[in-house]
Amino acid sequence: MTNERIGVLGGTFDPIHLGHMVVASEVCAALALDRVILVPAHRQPFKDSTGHASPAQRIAMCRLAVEGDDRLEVSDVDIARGGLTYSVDTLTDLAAEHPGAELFFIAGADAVSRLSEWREPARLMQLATFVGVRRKGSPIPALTPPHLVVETPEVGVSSTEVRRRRRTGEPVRYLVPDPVAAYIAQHALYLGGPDA
Ligand SMILES: Nc1ncnc2c1ncn2[C@@H]1O[C@H](COP(=O)(O)OP(=O)(O)OP(=O)(O)O)[C@@H](O)[C@H]1O
Ligand SMILES: O=C(O)c1ccc[n+]([C@@H]2O[C@H](COP(=O)([O-])O)[C@@H](O)[C@H]2O)c1
Repeated sequence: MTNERIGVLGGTFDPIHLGHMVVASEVCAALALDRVILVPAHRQPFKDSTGHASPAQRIAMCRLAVEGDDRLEVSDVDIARGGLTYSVDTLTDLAAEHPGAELFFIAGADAVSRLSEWREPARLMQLATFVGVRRKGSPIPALTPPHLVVETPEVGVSSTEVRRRRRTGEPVRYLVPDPVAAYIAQHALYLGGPDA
């Protein structure tokens, strides 16, 4: 049993970018969390991710991004489970892995606004405190206590924008961590194909 306070940042991370890094770091500090676990989804139920990076490539980029920051780590629970990723399963698995820990599920305004459509929202809210963060272009809905909104610097980067830049040949440097930019270049990711 531990009294650890653990943040959980679920996402598609296709690819991970500086918006994710700032949110993880800022919420970690603001809520005095012991660590934040990034959890790449196998397949997000609301997204069609065919044609982008593979689950193995997305988790590899997350691992590169957290290297050197002891507060951040990456879990493969969702990718290892496979299928569609429901956060109720993510949190159940992480609670079993970290008995006694208090979990905080971190989500951007766009994700929070659709929370009522997620699988088993009531149970979800019992498994973790939800932490909403603002995101450019998305108003943040009110979260009922004990769920929280944490103010962080707004970083106007999205994975969609990173992928768009790759298709048009614009730079992604400084929008993603340097080792992630190198990985994207080395694996020739996001150069063509569909996007939403
Ligand atoms: N720039 C950002 N500022 C705040 N929150 C963010 C930002 N980018 C992503 N998030 C949040 O991080 C989580 C994971 O995001 P995700 O991996 O889907 O990235 P994304 O940039 O939204 O991707 P895409 O553009 O492909 O939809 C979500 O809760 C999302 O709201
Ligand atoms: O549990 C659900 O029903 C559910 C529905 C949509 C999204 N989620 C989770 O929300 C997190 C952020 O999603 P996204 O679209 O920003 O990648 C990610 O961990 C998803 O698995 C979860």
